[in-house]
Amino acid sequence: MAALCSASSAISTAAALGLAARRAASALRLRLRLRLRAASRSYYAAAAAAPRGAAAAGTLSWRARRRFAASAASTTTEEDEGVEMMIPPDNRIPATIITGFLGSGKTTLLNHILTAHHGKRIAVIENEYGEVDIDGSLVAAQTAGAEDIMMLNNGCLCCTVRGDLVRMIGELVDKKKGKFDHIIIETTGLANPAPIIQTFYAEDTVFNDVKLDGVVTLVDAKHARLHLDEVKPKGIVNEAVQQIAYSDRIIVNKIDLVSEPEVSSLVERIRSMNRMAHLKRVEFGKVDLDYVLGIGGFDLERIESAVSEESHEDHTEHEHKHDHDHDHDHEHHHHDHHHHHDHDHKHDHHAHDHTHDPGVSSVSIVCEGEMDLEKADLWLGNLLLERSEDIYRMKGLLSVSGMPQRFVFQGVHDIFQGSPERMWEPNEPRINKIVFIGKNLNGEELEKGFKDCLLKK
Ligand SMILES: Nc1nc2c(ncn2[C@@H]2O[C@H](COP(=O)(O)OP(=O)(O)OP(=O)(O)O)[C@@H](O)[C@H]2O)c(=O)[nH]1
Repeated sequence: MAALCSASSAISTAAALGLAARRAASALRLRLRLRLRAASRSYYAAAAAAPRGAAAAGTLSWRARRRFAASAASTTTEEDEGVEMMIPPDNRIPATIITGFLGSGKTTLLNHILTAHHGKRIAVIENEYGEVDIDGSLVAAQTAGAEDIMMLNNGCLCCTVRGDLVRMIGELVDKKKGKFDHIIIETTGLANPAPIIQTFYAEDTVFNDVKLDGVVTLVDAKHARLHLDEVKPKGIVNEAVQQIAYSDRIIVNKIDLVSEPEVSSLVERIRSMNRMAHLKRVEFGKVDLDYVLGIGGFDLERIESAVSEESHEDHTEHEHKHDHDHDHDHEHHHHDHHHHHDHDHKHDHHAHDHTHDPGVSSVSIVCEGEMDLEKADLWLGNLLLERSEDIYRMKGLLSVSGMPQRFVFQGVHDIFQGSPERMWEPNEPRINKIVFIGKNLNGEELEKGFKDCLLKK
């Protein structure tokens, strides 16, 4: 079972639904209005959010804010008390956002995807700023592979045409359901992905039929540095930074145009901003299709690989063995360049990357032990209430006291999705992991807050 809510009562929303965790969460459950739809065994979670600052002052005054239908994504099987709960397959149509700065290679990648033999029927939504005709280079691809190409050309997806995106997805679903397997949305180079991502959660018409599969970001190896360095006026986001920060898959493209040390230093910089995403260095967008389609970047079942540092490093190592043997060493040691703190247990640490970019960094924390549900819920809830604007994405895996399953969650700003997942194995170490990507993150403070939620022995 999974639940989707905004801001506070994050863990308890989901945990309160769990039979095993009911007792522990009973007090916190009161904050939420949960509706069980018996027929489909799916849940609505009506989340309540405190006004900014209220939580900090300790005066939790709640107001209903938003309601998400979590039916398609988060039904559960719950046969008997004590029986393992599972997150069942999500049959909604997956959608991939391709983003990247102007000229970084988005259309090149799209053509590569559309002309490849993957057997998938793909509908494309193109967001061309001010242009009327379909991008010439896409025409060939249209005949080759795209089931449908729709143009959004009245402005930038992230600001002016979100309503159009919702309408187009609605049209695709209404008229062509069953005729395509995947939606690809190519944004303009100047798009901030955040509002586009939020559309998939905030709009019921989209959420019920389409699930966000992932954000793929193209980075121009030659020009990215310029864009990342650009200082924007106060209140204006640097789109190049945002596109990296929200990404699940980063494709450093055009490596034929720069030297290897230049690529490596760019990669290091990207890593400091986003440790969760997988990264590849390529020419002309040539990646395996399973690297960009079907990645489950927002799936709770795949949280483990995103928060697992070993697999992250292994992944990079693997890639570099295949693609770039020469710089494997540097990449592999990247993790150690950052501020690791000495701790008495090998599992307990946080890594906080200090970055040149306007306050955007990743913080990952790993610690062993069992979480006190009430404390963790309060901490995470308050954190999101106070800092959700700055917390772009987060993913985590918790060992909650009294819960026989691992608790997995992911969030984008104040949207939070969490669920008990598989059972802990009898001898499995009870490890808690959390990764944040955001602005002005204080690694020490986050680590302290997280560890304070551990059950004291
Ligand atoms: N040398 C080199 N050129 C590339 C590579 N990838 C793409 N290009 C070229 O870069 C130019 C821009 O590529 P596009 O795919 O149109 O980039 P885009 O991100 O869609 O561009 P906009 O839609 O303008 O934002 C094209 O001329 C591509 O052929 C690469 O790896 N190396």
